[in-house]
Amino acid sequence: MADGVQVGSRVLVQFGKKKFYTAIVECLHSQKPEGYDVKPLMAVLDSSPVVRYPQLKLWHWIADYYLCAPGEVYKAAVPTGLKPESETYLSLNPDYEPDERNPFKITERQAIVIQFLQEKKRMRLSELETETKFRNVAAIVNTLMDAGIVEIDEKVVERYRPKKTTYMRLTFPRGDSDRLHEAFEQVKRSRMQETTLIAYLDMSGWMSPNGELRDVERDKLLALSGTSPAVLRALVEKGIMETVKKSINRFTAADDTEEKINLSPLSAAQSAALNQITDGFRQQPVQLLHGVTGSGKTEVYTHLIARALAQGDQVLFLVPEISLTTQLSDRLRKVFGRRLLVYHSKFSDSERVDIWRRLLSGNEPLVVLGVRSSVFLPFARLGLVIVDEEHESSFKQYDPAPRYNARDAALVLASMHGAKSLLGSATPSIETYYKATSGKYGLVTLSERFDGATLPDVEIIDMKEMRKKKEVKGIISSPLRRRILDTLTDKKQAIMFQNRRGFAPVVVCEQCGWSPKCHNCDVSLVYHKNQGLLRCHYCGFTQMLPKLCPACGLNGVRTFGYGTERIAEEIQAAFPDSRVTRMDLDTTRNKEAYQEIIEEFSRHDSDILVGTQMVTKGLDFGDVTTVGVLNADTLLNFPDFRSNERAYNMLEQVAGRAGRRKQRGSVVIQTVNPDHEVLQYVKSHDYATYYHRELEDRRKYLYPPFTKVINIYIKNKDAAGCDRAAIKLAKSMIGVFGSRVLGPEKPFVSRVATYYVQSIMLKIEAGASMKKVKDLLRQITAVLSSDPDIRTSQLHYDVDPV
Ligand SMILES: Nc1ncnc2c1ncn2[C@@H]1O[C@H](COP(=O)(O)OP(=O)(O)OP(=O)(O)O)[C@@H](O)[C@H]1O
Ligand SMILES: [Zn+2]
Repeated sequence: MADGVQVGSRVLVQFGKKKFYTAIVECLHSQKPEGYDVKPLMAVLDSSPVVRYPQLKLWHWIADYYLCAPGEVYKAAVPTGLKPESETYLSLNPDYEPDERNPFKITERQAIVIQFLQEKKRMRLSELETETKFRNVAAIVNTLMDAGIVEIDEKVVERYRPKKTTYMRLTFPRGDSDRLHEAFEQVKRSRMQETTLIAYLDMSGWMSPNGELRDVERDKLLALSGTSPAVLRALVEKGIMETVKKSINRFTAADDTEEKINLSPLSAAQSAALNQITDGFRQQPVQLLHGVTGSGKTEVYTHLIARALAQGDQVLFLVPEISLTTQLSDRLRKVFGRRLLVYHSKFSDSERVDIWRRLLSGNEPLVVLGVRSSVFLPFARLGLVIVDEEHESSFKQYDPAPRYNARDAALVLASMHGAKSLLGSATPSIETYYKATSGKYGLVTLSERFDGATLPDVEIIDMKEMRKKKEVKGIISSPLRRRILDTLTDKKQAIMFQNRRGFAPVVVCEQCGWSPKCHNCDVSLVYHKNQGLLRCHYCGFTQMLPKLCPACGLNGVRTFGYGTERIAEEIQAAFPDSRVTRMDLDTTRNKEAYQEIIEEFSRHDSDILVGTQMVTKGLDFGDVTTVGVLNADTLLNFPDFRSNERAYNMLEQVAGRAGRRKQRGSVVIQTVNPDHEVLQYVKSHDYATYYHRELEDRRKYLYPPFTKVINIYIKNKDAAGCDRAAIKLAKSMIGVFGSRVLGPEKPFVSRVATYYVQSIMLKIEAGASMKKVKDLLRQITAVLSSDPDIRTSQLHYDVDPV
């Protein structure tokens, strides 16, 4: 195989008796590895690489920086469709029809595999191996996958089928002028057939022998030659033409539509910002655009993207949430048409493979709009990276490894390509703003909203006062109720934010105090009324809401507290004539659901949108004049150094959804802590004061940006083993790092999915060599690895936790 093996191509390797995995060739060398047996390759799956060199470099950076295995990065980076494994389910592509004229010739072994799949519909690769007894069944399957005959079966994801289009072509090669002559003889008596033949010759490029010969789409041929399908059939019957079905990539489908770049003109402030950014790029490859909510950052990005594309560059546009890709892709598609690709996890695997292959196949200028996993795509000439809402914690992957921050990985990727990066936010993260004000990044500010809109008025409601005065019904205070009423009377829209999904987060028996807990986690179950279920938000465990208390047997089980489901219900009851929509994890299980909710609300087919943090981010609805925060307190009291930052970001962002056009918006925040400093900053939209206060606290208590934090988690099914392992590890760490080590301690949720958890925090002064720190950490765990408590525990690192 030596000739066929290339860096970046996939190979198949067998582990154990029945398991095979796809791997990527990283380098070619002739040093025999020491310490383990070398396995032979079973097959080389690609004749050209599926991974570009800079991707491998990025994977290594991520593995190294976030302290995980390169294989974990590979797993996250490459779509499943490119990684056949023994556990993968396969099925026949239902569009596949055996066809003699199919250029793909089927071997006997391939036919056997196809037959099995025809019978069984759906099989694991390992089952196929057992049944067929072919040693190289994976390689055979791979050739069938390449030919589009077999595909990975995903019951869980909605299906995407590549579109099939019918093309026409002549049955003989271009050089054969005798045959062409004969063909004209054959059609002499039918004008329509003759016209069609001539139209074909023209459209296919047949007449310019040095140019490319193209198959012609059947529909286009029909349209342009003005003939009927019967005429085409006659040509096929005479053996002059033949049809070919090609599954065309969804994106090349629109290939013929002309380019349309229509940019909105920028306001004076926006143009100044744009110039400052492009000038800034000359000194400093990373720029921060700090623009208040509704200042039109997206328009500035759009202009920058257009410039990059015009230079022939590719662009990565990262956003934190799928809900944002929905709205932005509409806006960007109008400008960039087919140059826009969208990439996220709610796409099926074949759609993701499509995009991957499109990027792999060339280096045309494109803009990829996506969530964090799009940093892994095979960009060829990346010229610009934009990270919108750069402060968002959802850029950080929490579980499983790689626990990477896509914002930071994107910056590294950009620098590997020599590309420029723009971070944008109305509420920049403390770390980013610190870098921007200390010269590491350029800083550009947009301090006004577009088109004279003003920042909304914020009213803070003291719920204790309100309750005393009996001004609260359910969870809605009178001032909030009045605001919503005014909004509805004005025919405007409102957004209600509650950072909790489900119906009621607290379930208790009034008779005996019993409260349902998750069997696998140390958390209470949340009541979801729609399904009548109690649900764990950590591991997904569910049980029915018991009618009688399982502890005392009495009829005392009651539900308390408010999740989005209950709030939507209460709002609907309070405003019976309004149309209420809910957007949270429960109502957006698939891609269509997001789109439907956002489009419905955009069209003003709904008046009030109730949702979790999903509704706080970057969405732009022109008719929203009112935003209500039903309970700010869960945000304000979080036992964590980022508590204030998170609360400020969320509140300022959700407030920013109000009044984005002519009419001034208003925001009502309900709380029992009306004097909380964060609420004061939000009220005055005062980022600067918030930032300086927060930065001083971070300096005083040694938190980022003045230190680098690594959290180490120890997990074990046995509580005592977990404690012992944590203590041993902490001791060894203290021996090396001294007082930089905090803990071990039980995290907020100390048992998750049947594992007990302990955590240790390591804080390293900014500027110290993190490489050395990580080497020391690896050494410590290597020394401890023979200890039984450590060995039975899982350790994982969370570098730069958010
Ligand atoms: N130059 C422009 N021409 C036309 N419309 C504009 C222009 N700039 C901004 N807008 C409009 O103003 C609204 C707000 O702009 P945009 O959504 O880009 O704000 P943003 O800065 O991204 O806000 P946020 O941080 O809240 O997401 C949008 O509807 C946008 O289309
Ligand atoms: Zn659980």
